[in-house]
Amino acid sequence: MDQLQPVEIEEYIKGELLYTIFHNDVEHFSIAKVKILDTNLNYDEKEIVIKGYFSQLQEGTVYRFIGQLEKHPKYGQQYSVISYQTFIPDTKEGLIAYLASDMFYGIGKRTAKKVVDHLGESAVSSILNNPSVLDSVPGLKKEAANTIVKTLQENQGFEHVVVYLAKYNIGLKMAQKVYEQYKDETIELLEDDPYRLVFDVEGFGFHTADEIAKKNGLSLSSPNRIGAGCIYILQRSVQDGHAFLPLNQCLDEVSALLSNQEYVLTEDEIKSTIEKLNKEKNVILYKGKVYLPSLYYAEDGFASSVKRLISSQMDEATTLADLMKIIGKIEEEEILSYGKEQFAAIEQALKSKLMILTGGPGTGKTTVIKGIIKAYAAVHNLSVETADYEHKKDFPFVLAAPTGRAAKRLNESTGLPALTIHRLLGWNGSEGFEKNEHEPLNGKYLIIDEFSMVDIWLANNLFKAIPTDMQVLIVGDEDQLPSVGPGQVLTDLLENNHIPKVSLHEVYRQKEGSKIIQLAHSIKNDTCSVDSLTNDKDFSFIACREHQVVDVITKVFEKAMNKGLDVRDIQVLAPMYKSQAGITIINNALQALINPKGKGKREVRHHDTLFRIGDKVIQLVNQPEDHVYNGDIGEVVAIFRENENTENVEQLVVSFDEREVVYERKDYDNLMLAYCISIHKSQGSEFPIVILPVVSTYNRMLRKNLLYTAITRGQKSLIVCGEKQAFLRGIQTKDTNKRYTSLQEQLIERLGDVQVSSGDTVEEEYDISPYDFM
Ligand SMILES: Nc1ncnc2c1ncn2[C@@H]1O[C@H](COP(=O)(O)OP(=O)(O)OP(=O)(O)O)[C@@H](O)[C@H]1O
Repeated sequence: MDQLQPVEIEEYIKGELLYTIFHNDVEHFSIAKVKILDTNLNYDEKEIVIKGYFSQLQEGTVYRFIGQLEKHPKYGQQYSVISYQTFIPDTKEGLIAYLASDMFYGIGKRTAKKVVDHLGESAVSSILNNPSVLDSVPGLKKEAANTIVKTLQENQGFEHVVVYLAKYNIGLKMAQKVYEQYKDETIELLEDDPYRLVFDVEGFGFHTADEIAKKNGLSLSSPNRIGAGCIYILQRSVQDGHAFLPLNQCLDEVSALLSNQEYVLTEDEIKSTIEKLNKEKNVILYKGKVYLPSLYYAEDGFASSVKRLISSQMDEATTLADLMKIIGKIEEEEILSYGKEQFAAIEQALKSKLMILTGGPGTGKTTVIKGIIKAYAAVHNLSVETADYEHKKDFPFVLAAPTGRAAKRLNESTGLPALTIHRLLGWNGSEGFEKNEHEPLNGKYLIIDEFSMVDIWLANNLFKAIPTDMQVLIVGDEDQLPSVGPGQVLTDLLENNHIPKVSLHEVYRQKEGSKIIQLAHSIKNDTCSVDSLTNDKDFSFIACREHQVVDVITKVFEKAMNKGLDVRDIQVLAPMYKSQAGITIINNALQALINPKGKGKREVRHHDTLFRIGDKVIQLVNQPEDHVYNGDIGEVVAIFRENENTENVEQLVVSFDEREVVYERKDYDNLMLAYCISIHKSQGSEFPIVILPVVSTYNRMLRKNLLYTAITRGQKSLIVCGEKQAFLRGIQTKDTNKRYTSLQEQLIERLGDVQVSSGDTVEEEYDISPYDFM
């Protein structure tokens, strides 16, 4: 017997808008109180709070809202609106009252009656279909007719778009974006060429455009469809870190996306569309590679900046003898003796416009950075005390890193001011960067740490803003995970022979007996075996299965709490969110243990997450206006109810170090519990104690660079829990997902004939010690 399909009945509320509780002009997000006139919901109250993205809501107007009931833990039922329409009265009296309402400026009852008497109960749809019907209304002034048409179009235009897109499961927020772009032409455009939205509206997906096109009977072979398919395939490749796709791969992927059993797209059709897109500058086709323009120009711009920097003239070089003396003096002050590689790094940095310093943990990168700063200051007769500079901008050393925590670490280890790269460049969100080639950075010596995290877009913007007379030191570890964004800038730079680089290999921290460092280097050098996993004072491996991971981690925390340790010093890192040993489950278990529900302890629920005062949380996106960036970790310090602040909205306050940031409900998506965070999010940060679960369920994710990144986050102690075999398999698995980038070629093209002004790349052995000159 055939099963009966459930019939979906659309739930609605017809109601009069009483008053707006909150409205955000930028996002068009509103919360309002509505008097219910009619509904098919199982809801007995006479009024309800609605929320959603609206262009404009008029008090006193009746709307028909479609959405769903949500239960707010404190405020009870609220209606989250997916789509809405002004309710146009269907009686003559109602219609007259509607047209005579405040919404229609200057239209009184008499004029409204004239219109309704002449055009009948369907007056509104008649006017919207053909505004000239108003010309036939006896005695209606032109000005009044214009007001009626304009008001109806303004209100109904957006609502039509909302209703139209809701059929394709597109919510109010995207509908707003689409409407802002095309206004009254939106529906026409959606019906004639929905693929244009893939180009014009950020975040509008190809599949939605395809669905709209199919419903409207548009041809599967239209060039617009093929073009949008190409853009979609390139956008998808960027998410995998590629800067371009080889033409053949692009053809294959577009064909697989667009062809089906009835319709097969030929290679020539796709190729000629790509050529057309290239002519229109919607993609760049260059030497058999297909790029999104922003990536082509980022690689091109970055390579040009590198050439500009390294081919510019250096100041008169200091003699080796003078440098030896200077470094010798620094060694005395620092009470250490630089190793050969370290010495070479300081010397090379001083005589290079651009140099790369690489090395694993504990090889002395920070020690060398401090040495370079002191030596540069001595050679140029400068002070390294910020207090000696009246204007902050005159301070000669500029230090930056890709994340807030990495910048903080750089500041703590050098004692000098350090910023995030975004902050250094004055990023204002949609307006872009304040600093650029026309408004360059101030300072003489720039140091960028954790460069492996910098993607090609940011690298281009950063290098554009570097003035030609500035010297630059790039610091990084190429074995860490690559940048989240596209490109592999550090790896590509290291491949180029014209760019001076020094790699530190000797491990100094190991001498202090650190097992974490030993383990890191054995992974880096592919010598790690089961013997490397024996317990030591700063390392332990707790064997357990996937279903025991949460239990083991909670036990470790319990023990730490009993010992009086600060649990904020312990960070759990895991590779994935789902699974019995995933981030979500670990977070919930640790929240229940460390920060349980308590009498009077406020909490708010957001989807499946409960945020409670005292919770450790992580910021998931850059929010430059509040100086809080992706990966910053903070603590929920307050939760305010609607009636407790002047904005009349619920607020959650998070403290990030000394800075407090206020979040409203629409921003809660930017936060997540952070007792356990992903290894990707931990890049650039270090924590006193790291707990790392590794089980075979993570297999898909377990790679050498991922595990290397995770274990090098631990400063004092590392606890790995799980399966040794899964760990060993993981560190033997190299990341074979090759990123397509053409930066190396771009650099060779430009630097092939460049005379690097500093001299050669350092590769020779240094047998001289500073003491030879003292
Ligand atoms: N030449 C040296 N002589 C003695 N000790 C050194 C020397 N170089 C570095 N060290 C010591 O080794 C330890 C690690 O050095 P440093 O912090 O500079 O390394 P790093 O590469 O920046 O490490 P990480 O990447 O883990 O932060 C420090 O305690 C430092 O004082």
